[in-house]
Amino acid sequence: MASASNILRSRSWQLSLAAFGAGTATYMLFPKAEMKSEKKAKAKSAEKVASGGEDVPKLLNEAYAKLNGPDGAKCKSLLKKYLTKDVIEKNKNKKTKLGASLYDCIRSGVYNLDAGVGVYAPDAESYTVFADLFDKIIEDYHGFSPKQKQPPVDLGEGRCKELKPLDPQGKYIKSTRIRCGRSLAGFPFNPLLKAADYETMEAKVKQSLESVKDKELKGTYYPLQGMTKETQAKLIADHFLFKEGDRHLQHANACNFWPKGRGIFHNNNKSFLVWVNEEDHLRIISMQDGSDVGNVLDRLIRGVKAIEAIVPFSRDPRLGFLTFCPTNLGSTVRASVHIKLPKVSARKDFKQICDKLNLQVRGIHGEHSESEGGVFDISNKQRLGISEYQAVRQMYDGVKKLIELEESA
Ligand SMILES: Nc1ncnc2c1ncn2[C@@H]1O[C@H](COP(=O)(O)OP(=O)(O)OP(=O)(O)O)[C@@H](O)[C@H]1O
Repeated sequence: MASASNILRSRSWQLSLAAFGAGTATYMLFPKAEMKSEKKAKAKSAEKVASGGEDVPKLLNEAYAKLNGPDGAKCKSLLKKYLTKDVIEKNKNKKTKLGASLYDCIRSGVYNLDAGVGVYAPDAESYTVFADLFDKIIEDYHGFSPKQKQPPVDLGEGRCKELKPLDPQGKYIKSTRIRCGRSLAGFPFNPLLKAADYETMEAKVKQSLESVKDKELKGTYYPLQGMTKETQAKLIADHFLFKEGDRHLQHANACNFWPKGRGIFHNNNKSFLVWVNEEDHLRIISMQDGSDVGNVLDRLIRGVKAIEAIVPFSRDPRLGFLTFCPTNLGSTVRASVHIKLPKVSARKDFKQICDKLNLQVRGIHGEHSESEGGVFDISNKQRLGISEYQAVRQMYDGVKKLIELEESA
């Protein structure tokens, strides 16, 4: 894993690379005193969401003042850009049926001024009740206007063979991964889930995953509760498991009752994995060494279909598959390669080249981490307004172009 000192040293660099992500820095980076106050803040805010007794208009005005005052001078989040006085005025007294306020949506971005986006939806209804804020952020991030609709599901069935290995000689690409997110119909997102919900959801998902018949996908569910720290650390270091202690998620109230109801399912060779109740209810992942995108996608499609045959997912007619973070809505697909491009990545305009190709660049251990040994995580940036297959193609075509640039440099 990247060391804390390296992470700190390259902080401004990481932030510019991950300008639009939700972020995954760890508590390792913070002094003890701050950790304590963060813990207190978390306990307090969890209580507040549950009780609903907070003075929302006051909190919203304080949030606005923080984002636009000296503390927020360097803040470049989409939250800061679109949380206007008018939005506050129109929404300060609104609540979803489950009790989420506008402040619950923005809490994380108010604490984490380095966030690229800074908002999360505590439940599906938040996307419509607080559309004044979410629609603007969604349009800015995905280029998806309020009049647009997510196209019908097209995972790319029958077309995986079109995606020939991107780097057959293995000169540049180390590994390929495609993930998507799914929410279980009938359950809100993390901040509004109760302890009993986590137990019900975990049991339901475990049962459905362990009944999958496909030989390649068959595997075991490992709950986080009871997992040794060594096993957990190894799974994280090997890129299979989510990290713990993400301050963006913590301040979004997404880590209540942790580690209850959280866990990972994987097949024997860890090429098909499912994360349970981390940021989203489910993250379905297919990955393998090398650059055979078609094979990775084919496995993902089989996995998604096997699970959805047993567990119903929630899908919105306009926004597609619903996720906690607005950057993941729609197709929810992030297709990525771990790739080394020594010449192109040394160029000053590397970030701009990737932007133009609609590619997102991250470090080797995911969001807010840095490149190690010149290896980057390069993926499609857009997820909403395009089909699942188009999202994979966005990465595929862009990375193909980057390899051409590398070879001609
Ligand atoms: N192509 C890849 N090969 C191997 N590991 C990968 C690849 N892409 C991502 N990973 C690993 O997957 C893990 C999760 O990454 P990360 O959290 O950035 O993305 P994510 O799962 O798409 O979720 P989010 O976008 O919500 O952060 C990290 O360990 C990362 O290194």
